[in-house]
Amino acid sequence: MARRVTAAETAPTTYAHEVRAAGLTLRAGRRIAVHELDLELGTGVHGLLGPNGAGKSTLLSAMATVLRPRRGELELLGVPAGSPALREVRRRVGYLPQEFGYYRRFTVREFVTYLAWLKEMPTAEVPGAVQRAIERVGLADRADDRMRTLSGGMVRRAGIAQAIVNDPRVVLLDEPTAGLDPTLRMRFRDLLRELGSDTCVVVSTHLVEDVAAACDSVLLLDEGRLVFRGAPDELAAAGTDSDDGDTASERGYSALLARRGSAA
Ligand SMILES: Nc1ncnc2c1ncn2[C@@H]1O[C@H](COP(=O)(O)OP(=O)(O)OP(=O)(O)O)[C@@H](O)[C@H]1O
Repeated sequence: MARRVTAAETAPTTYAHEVRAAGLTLRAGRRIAVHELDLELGTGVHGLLGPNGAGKSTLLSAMATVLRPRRGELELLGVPAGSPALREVRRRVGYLPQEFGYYRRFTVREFVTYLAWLKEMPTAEVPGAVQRAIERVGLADRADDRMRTLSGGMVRRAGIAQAIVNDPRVVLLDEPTAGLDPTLRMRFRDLLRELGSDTCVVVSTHLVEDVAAACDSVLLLDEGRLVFRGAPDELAAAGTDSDDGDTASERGYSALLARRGSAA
């Protein structure tokens, strides 16, 4: 089915990068979770890797305008964090948090529709956009089932559907493949590649192979600092046979973190 071109897509852009951070420092509770990050992200799929507690979710929540920067600059679609114009920006951002709430009695369609309304989509466009988003995540046959009857992986897919329902310019996905079976993970990689052709997609994951297969660039965070940025094949090239991992990308990931550990 042909996808409708949204007003956001045809609007003139006044920014060089969808996401820009300079000296960005973020706090999570009492901890500084992200330290002085400099980053520019444009169209494409950007994989965010890093050990537990590296600051991935904190960074994504700041990009989603949920968390305000402690210090430094963060711009989304050319609009600085803290600006009143962020309300408009939020309509053009899709966000799947690591954990999200929903009314268990809602059907999948009602859940995605509700989020489309929250994003202030034009009413006439909502039913079609909801149907397309549900189809893209492979949940069409469960669209009218209640959320409480879904498996964990299906709930995750409903979460991805709400993140993309408004054809956003920036899509932020925090561990979207957690709980997805291997077949669905491979389908999801196709969806990522499709989204990344005209959207800035940032996806956090522990599955190094998902990044190698579906991302244009890799960002590796460790203890709140960006320790590597490059193409997936550069990540793979960073490792040697003596590093931990079953694949070249996993060995590259281990090598970069080990090198940082030994330099500290
Ligand atoms: N609400 C909070 N209160 C206090 N500290 C927090 C809070 N949320 C996160 N942190 C801390 O901030 C740091 C970064 O956490 P964050 O959740 O961003 O990491 P992550 O890379 O997403 O980790 P994971 O891979 O485990 O999801 C960690 O040290 C974590 O303990």
